[in-house]
Amino acid sequence: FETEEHTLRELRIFLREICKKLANNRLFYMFTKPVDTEEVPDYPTIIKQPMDLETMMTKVDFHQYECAKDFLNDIELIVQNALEYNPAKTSADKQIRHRACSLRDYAFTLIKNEMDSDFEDKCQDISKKR
Ligand SMILES: COC(=O)[C@H](Cc1ccco1)c1ccncc1
Repeated sequence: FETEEHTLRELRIFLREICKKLANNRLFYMFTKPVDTEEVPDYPTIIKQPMDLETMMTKVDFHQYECAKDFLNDIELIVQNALEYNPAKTSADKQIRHRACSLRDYAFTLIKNEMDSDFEDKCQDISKKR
């Protein structure tokens, strides 16, 4: 329905803005591109569903998010992958786990502060009936 397409178009514009803000934050550089399986050959043996912010930007453009909740599910995937692949007590692993938790809090807070909750409800209604 035409107005539904207008709603989803507005969602894509909003999600690109969120994605850009997260990807442009130097704290989150390690989450901006897929982990390089040449550099880290055991990564795909441990992480079965890789995710990163550049991939998420492409998913926005390919209309693969119908509501902000779906977008936040992929943020959570980035976070869980980082916690699972970097579990050690070392300061390097502790730092990336801390960054992953910061990414989650930034993303959820940005969306909560900048998104009208009625708009998200409308997107979720469209998504459920499709
Ligand atoms: C999401 O990024 C990661 O999980 C990689 C894993 C990794 C380990 C060695 C090379 O890369 C990472 C990158 C930067 N700093 C810590 C870990």
